[in-house]
Order: sequence, then C-alpha cells, then structure tokens
Amino acid sequence: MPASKPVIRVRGLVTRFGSQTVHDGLDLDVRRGEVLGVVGGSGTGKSVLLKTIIGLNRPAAGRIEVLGDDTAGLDDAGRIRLQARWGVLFQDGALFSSMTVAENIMVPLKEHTRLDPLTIAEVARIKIAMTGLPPSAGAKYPSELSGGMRKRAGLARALALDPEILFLDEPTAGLDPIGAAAFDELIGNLQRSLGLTVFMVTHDLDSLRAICDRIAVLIDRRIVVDTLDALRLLDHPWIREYFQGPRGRAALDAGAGPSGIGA
Ligand SMILES: Nc1ncnc2c1ncn2[C@@H]1O[C@H](COP(=O)(O)OP(=O)(O)OP(=O)(O)O)[C@@H](O)[C@H]1O
Repeated sequence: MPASKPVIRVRGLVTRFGSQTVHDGLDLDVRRGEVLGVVGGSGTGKSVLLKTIIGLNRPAAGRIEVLGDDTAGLDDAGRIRLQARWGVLFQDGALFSSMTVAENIMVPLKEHTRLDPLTIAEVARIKIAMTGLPPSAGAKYPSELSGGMRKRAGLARALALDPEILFLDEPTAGLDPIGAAAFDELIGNLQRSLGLTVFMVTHDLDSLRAICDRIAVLIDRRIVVDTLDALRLLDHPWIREYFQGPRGRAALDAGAGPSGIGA
C-alpha cells in the first residue's frame, strides 16, 4: 500500500439508531503509524464509530475502507482475513471470564492460524511479557486480576495476531493516574516498536498529550481532526471548554506533545 494511502478511510458515514442520527456525513482518514485520539462529548458517537469501522455496527450510508478493503464489499472469508489484521481492546477488557489469561490470548490464535498448540502457548507467553504482565498472570482468571492487569491482558489478546491496527476504547478509564500513565507508556512503546496504527477513543487529556499524534473531535455529528496544538486554537464552544477549561489546561500545559509523526 502506498505510504500516502490512509489505513482507515471513512467517507460520508451516516449512522442512525431509530430517529437518532449519530453520524451525519462523517469523513476521517487515519494515517499509517499514527496514534489518533478520538474525543467528543458524552454520547457523540465515539464508541459507535469504532464499532462501525470494525463492522460491529452497520452504517445507514457511507463508505469505510480499512487497509485498502471496502468493508461493505467483503465476503465472510474476506472479513475474517481483515479482522485478523486488527486488534481491539474494549473498555472492560472483554475477556472470557471462564478462561485463564493465556487461554484468552490463545482464542484468536486458534481461530485464525494453524499454529500447533505448543507454538500457540509460546506466543501467548510472549504477548503476556510484551504487555508487562508477570508470567504467573497467564494461569490466572480475569476475576483474579486487578483492573490494570485485566486491561493489559485484554491488550495481550488484542496483539495476539500481530495486528497492523489497534483499536482502543477508553483504555485508561477506571485506572488510577499512575496506572493510566503506565498504560499510556505501554501503548506508546508498543506502537513505536511494532509500527502500529492506533485508533483510541478516550476522555483522558493526559493520554492525548502523552501519546496521540493527532486528535479527532466528534462535533455536530462529524469529525474535526488536527494536532493538539492546532485544535486548541479552534473557536468552537465544546473544544474551548474541553481544552481550555481548568482540567484541559492543567493536563495539556504539563508538557509538550508527542514526538510522533505530527500532522
Ligand atoms: N445499539 C444501540 N442502539 C441504540 N442506540 C445506540 C446504540 N449504541 C449507541 N447508541 C446511541 O448512540 C449514541 C452514541 O453512543 P456512543 O456509545 O458512541 O457514545 P460515546 O461518544 O462513546 O459516549 P461516551 O463518551 O459517553 O462513552 C448515544 O446516544 C447512544 O445512546
């Protein structure tokens, strides 16, 4: 794929639930290797956008291309092949509670590869180590882990198939500030070392500053996307309140932006 072609390309997206229109002609390009933070007021359709891009929600209109494939035009086999090229971490980790962490990580490997059981177990061990969990976490059930460890386990499962794109839905929600900062650092390190493209829905201003190259703001059922510094200058009431309010200023003035690829 040429470097200029976006990894995710959304055009004219319309999403409706009954009479409620959540997205109305939304356009978005996500560039290869960037960390895109998706923000917006509560109920503006951030999670629905993520779910629509990964095919869990059917749009009313519009076109979504992921890694060059028009997602609406895929047959079952094509969809399964594409799904193997992304990983998703939902807010609560979405782990299977009846399986150990290692077994959770093995699920996509068993579904999408023909690796032998010993290799699958070895890959699970590697993913556990990559996400900063102790080796002993592999044999534990999700209920035996802290919230932060559960997120790491969910991340390990999302990375099981060495995806090109990582979708994160509020990855630091529910973590204390130290846990959240450590998780941001982990995502940033993994993104750089693995060359991931990251689509991250978040409310966390610290995460935006720490690891996002660009920010997509859901406003008026569409998206405005730019660097943090450029967005902060925009004269829109929600953006002003979000970035220039006391919490925004405290978080964003605490340090410079990431040294990522920028706009
Ligand atoms: N399956 C569904 N059926 C009907 N309405 C839905 C469904 N999923 C989402 N919605 C509605 O779509 C809107 C956008 O929801 P979404 O979860 O994307 O918001 P969000 O921006 O992620 O909000 P928050 O920041 O509060 O999590 C909301 O009004 C929600 O009630």
